[in-house]
Amino acid sequence: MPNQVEWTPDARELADLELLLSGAFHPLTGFLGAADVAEVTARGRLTDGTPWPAPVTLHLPFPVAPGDTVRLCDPEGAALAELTVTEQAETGEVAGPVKRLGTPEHGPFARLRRGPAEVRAELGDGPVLAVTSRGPLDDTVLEEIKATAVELEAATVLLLPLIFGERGPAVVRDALRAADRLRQEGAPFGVTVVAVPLAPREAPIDLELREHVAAAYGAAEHFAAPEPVEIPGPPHRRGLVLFFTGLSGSGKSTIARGVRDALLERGGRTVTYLDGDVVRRLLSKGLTFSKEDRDLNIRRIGFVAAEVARHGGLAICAPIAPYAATRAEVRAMVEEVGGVFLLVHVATPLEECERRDRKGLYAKARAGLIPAFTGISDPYEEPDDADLVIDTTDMPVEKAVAAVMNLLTSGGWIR
Ligand SMILES: Nc1ncnc2c1ncn2[C@@H]1O[C@H](COP(=O)(O)OS(=O)(=O)O)[C@@H](OP(=O)(O)O)[C@H]1O
Ligand SMILES: Nc1ncnc2c1ncn2[C@@H]1O[C@H](COP(=O)(O)OP(=O)(O)O)[C@@H](O)[C@H]1O
Repeated sequence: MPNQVEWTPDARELADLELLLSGAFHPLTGFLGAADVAEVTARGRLTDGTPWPAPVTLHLPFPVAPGDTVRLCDPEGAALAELTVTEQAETGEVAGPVKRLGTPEHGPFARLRRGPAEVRAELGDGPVLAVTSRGPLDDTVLEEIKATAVELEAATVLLLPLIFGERGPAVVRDALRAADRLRQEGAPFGVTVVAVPLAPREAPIDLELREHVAAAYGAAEHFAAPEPVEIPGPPHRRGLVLFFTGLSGSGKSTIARGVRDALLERGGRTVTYLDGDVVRRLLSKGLTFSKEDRDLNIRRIGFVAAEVARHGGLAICAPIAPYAATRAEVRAMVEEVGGVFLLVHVATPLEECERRDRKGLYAKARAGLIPAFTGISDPYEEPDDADLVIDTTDMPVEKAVAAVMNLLTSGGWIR
């Protein structure tokens, strides 16, 4: 009996899924299998010879078999599509056709994210100039667009703001403003704006994919607006997550509190301290110390910290966070919103933590009274990506705090 399971793909996969379903990735109708991925990567073609620039894949962290169906849901749990599995690679990537189940409503500008068939039917006759953009359409670019449209004798200029990630809404707003301007200036062509959730790829592939999407929307010609100029804010205004990891009793909370106090004394940045105990009492109340629950605990902390960073704040977290993959997830969450993630490994050895045994937990764990205790009967994966490593064995607290403050100052994260 084939199985049916549910899965929420990540943001990039959801964007690809929407384009597969809408027909914007024509001729693709599903996620690619290993043979197609190999051919696309090596030669820019599918195995049947059709030109296609980029692998479009879906990772599932659990095994499925050919014939199984996977119900793909958005982050809010609404069913978007059904994938019928044709194969799964050893690394987890699944291939197979997708069938629409619901209209995508997650993410901004759902109303403007219309598919090629609907848009083409509305455009009528005459050449279409499609303009894809990932940043503002300034005066110079608008003049270029107008000139190209006039030369093409375009009936329509189709502005396709490519929305993905944090910058998406601003890109759509820019396209809407550009459309208003063109209309007000009495341009000799119609202007339509359609938002397209196309996740960026490396430079040449991104451009080729944009060409394909423009063609799917019926464009006779495609104009790729120049890439936005990145002007990151000054480091002391960027969102930052200071994440301590280490064994129980290693000194995480003591150093984290010291750093928080030092930052508050200095002023200049708002600080959110996600105290481990408070997290376990409120945010993660009821969670155990199983691997699943520890991971969930860390993801929750990461989610809140990333929200703080999104708004330019500084978050300090100090959980054990024993698993490298979960710490990496938090790093990715923070970086995705434009924040900086700094990992401090409080690497005080187990012997010293156990000697301190502030809460008497190690003694209990040794006596078998606390199962799955980190370092005794549960794993701790040492980070190999720490920005700072501190062994507090023979170190006064002030010195440990100073080392972290030094890290923050040297990167310009605080002034
Ligand atoms: N089984 C087991 N393993 C490890 N730790 C345990 C366990 N049971 C309770 N405690 C107490 O919980 C604190 C660790 O919680 P965390 O939320 O930081 O852990 S984790 O990141 O979710 O692994 C930890 O506190 P700290 O000493 O502040 O690290 C312990 O006091
Ligand atoms: N340099 C140091 N940094 C942090 N803690 C230290 C240091 N030297 C000794 N300690 C002591 O080690 C213990 C660490 O406990 P705690 O900060 O609660 O660790 P954790 O949060 O990692 O479980 C405290 O009793 C603290 O006084």
